[in-house]
Amino acid sequence: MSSETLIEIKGLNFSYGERSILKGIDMTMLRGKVIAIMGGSGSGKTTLLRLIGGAVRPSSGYVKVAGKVVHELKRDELFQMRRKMSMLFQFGALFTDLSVFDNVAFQMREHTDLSESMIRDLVLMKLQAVGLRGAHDLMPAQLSGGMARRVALARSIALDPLLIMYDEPFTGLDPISLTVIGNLVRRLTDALGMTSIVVTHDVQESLKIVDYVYFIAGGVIVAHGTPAEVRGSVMPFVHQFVHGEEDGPVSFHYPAETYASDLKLEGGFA
Ligand SMILES: Nc1ncnc2c1ncn2[C@@H]1O[C@H](COP(=O)(O)OP(=O)(O)OP(=O)(O)O)[C@@H](O)[C@H]1O
Repeated sequence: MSSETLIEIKGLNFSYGERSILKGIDMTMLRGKVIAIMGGSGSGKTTLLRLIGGAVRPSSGYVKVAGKVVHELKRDELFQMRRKMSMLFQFGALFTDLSVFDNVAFQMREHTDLSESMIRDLVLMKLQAVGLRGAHDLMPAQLSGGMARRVALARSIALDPLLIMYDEPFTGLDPISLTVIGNLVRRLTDALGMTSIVVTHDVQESLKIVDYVYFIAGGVIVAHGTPAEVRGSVMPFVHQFVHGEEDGPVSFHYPAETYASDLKLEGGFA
């Protein structure tokens, strides 16, 4: 089971209008694994998650999830597949007017016919898994940032997904909460036999918990490997990331006109 492929991506191309974002991406992600996707700002990481979730269509190539080509699914099939995927954004966006309990129960009530007593048991189980069973009566405003992130995590596993995609799960957390969230991602993936994809800039934290890393730059995969391979890599790009250097193959600057021409210093003054 654990060496089964959950996601297969082949020759994936994607453009926003004329602007090519992903250029021939190939990836294989196995069940039960935690995979990190790293790359500079604007390199197309979030776009890749949206392609996996079927929110946008590739220009060519495909994403297969559990053996099915996502962009070929009919509307109701896509809907069903999305139920098996969870997408967790930076701030988790809890419903502010619902308690912790009701936030986690929300999708169970929406999408299943489970009785309230069954839902209660399941919600408490999910909250127990993130260490917050005791906080079930609190409102989101009463939670710390790290706790809110854990409730969002409990909510994202409410329907026992096959896949969770985390977009920048570590952003804005203090070092302790960051380790807590990282360890939870690992433990939940193992305990529930899910696959987790983590888009992150936090190299050090993610190398501690992931099985495999892909680096994206300029719309292509420029490096990939296990955390040990990544740490030992002498590739300038990987080195820049692992050692947090500001400039290198990944440029600090968004492509721009020369400064001089932007400031109209070229070609004389009118
Ligand atoms: N709806 C859109 N229409 C046009 N261009 C878009 C749209 N969404 C994103 N882009 C562009 O596509 C590129 C890739 O964006 P994406 O959000 O996938 O990058 P990212 O790697 O997740 O970046 P970051 O790490 O900064 O979040 C960016 O240059 C962005 O400006």
